[in-house]
Amino acid sequence: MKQYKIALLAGDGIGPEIMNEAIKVLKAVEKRHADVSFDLQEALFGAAAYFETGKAFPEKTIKICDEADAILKGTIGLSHEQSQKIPVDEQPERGALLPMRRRYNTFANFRPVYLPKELSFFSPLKEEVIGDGVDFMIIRELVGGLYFGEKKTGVDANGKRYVKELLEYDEEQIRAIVQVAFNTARSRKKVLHNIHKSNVLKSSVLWNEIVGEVGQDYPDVEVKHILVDAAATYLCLDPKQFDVMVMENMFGDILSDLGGGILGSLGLMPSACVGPEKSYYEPSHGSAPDIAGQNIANPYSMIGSVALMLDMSFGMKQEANNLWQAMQSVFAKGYCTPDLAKGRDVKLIKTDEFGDMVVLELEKMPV
Ligand SMILES: NC(=O)c1ccc[n+]([C@@H]2O[C@H](COP(=O)([O-])OP(=O)(O)OC[C@H]3O[C@@H](n4cnc5c(N)ncnc54)[C@H](O)[C@@H]3O)[C@@H](O)[C@H]2O)c1
Ligand SMILES: CC(C)[C@H](C(=O)O)[C@@H](O)C(=O)O
Ligand SMILES: [Mg+2]
Repeated sequence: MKQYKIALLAGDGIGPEIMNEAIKVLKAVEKRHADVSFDLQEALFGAAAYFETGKAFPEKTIKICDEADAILKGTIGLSHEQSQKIPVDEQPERGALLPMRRRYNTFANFRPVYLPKELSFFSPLKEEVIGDGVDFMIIRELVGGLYFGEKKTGVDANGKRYVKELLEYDEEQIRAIVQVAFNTARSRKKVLHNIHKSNVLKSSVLWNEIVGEVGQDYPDVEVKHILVDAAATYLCLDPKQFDVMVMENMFGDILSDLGGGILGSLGLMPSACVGPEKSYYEPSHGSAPDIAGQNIANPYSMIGSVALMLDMSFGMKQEANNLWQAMQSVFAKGYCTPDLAKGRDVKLIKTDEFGDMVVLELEKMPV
């Protein structure tokens, strides 16, 4: 019997709603595999944890995460106005999410941008651009760069407030993510788009040097260098040219949300945050305060994160594929949540109905 302990951090906003669907799916998967058991451990995280305990990443949650085989996270964060009620360093992003990334050194963030041909109408891009669908992987460095560099705020001699925020990397950090990217490219179409800004940033100059060095070990992978600003344009004009893209933390944050735009909703963006010993899985998007509590969020990103966890942490590749297929089948039958409907002739469903339908589809598939 394989027993996996999973920490479940529902978080804030739509987090608990989409996490419910993940739990539903995990229980369905467990039922299908007599030799697998999931020990699900729910814990407070984010603003929900702060209001209850005074800490956004409380000790009790840390312990549960430390002891887990993998962590499944919903979404954290409040609306801009609500955030102001929490001291800056305890706001869920700085107080919970970044500390978790640092604690488990989850340096490799995989953000798949996938839309099959049949669902290309979800995209706001024109038929001639997106008609064949898209399938590329954004690999974002997740524990370095501007996010984790030294920060200083103060008042200068003239009484002006200032801030300094450093974009820091050492070669080891860059090498680690670049190797992950080359390995991923090797397992796919053997093309790696290296996204950088070496015309301005010294950090990109070192980054590109390392890409060149690591590339020596991957003569079978073609590297294409693109400046990050141009990459944003190409993602709109011709996203099909991409297969694997690698980039530093901040670039990856921004371009992966553009990925959600290409697909038609951030609700289609799951992710895996992989560390040397522990990985965690989360939607790429935020807590969507504008739709929270209405049972209308798209849980695809959350259930997709479950699929990534099954595949990458538990080696259950076939079941992960079944889960992707089950979700596509729900869409193929004309159902979707309002984020994807946009006035089209579709059958509108709620968050929990999507989860129910995914389970029904899954149950039809051979184990
Ligand atoms: N990893 C995380 O937990 C994470 C990621 C990004 C943002 N945040 C936080 O989330 C909060 C809100 O940020 P924001 O509004 O800028 O971004 P957001 O990603 O929460 O929402 C942007 C837009 O996308 C929509 N959206 C997002 N996920 C959706 C889903 N599953 N189904 C349907 N629609 C969806 C929202 O309704 C909104 O219109 C902020 O506090 C931010 O810091 C957290
Ligand atoms: C919430 C925030 C700290 C986070 C980030 O910027 O990394 C989010 O936007 C993401 O993309 O995971
Ligand atoms: Mg982001």
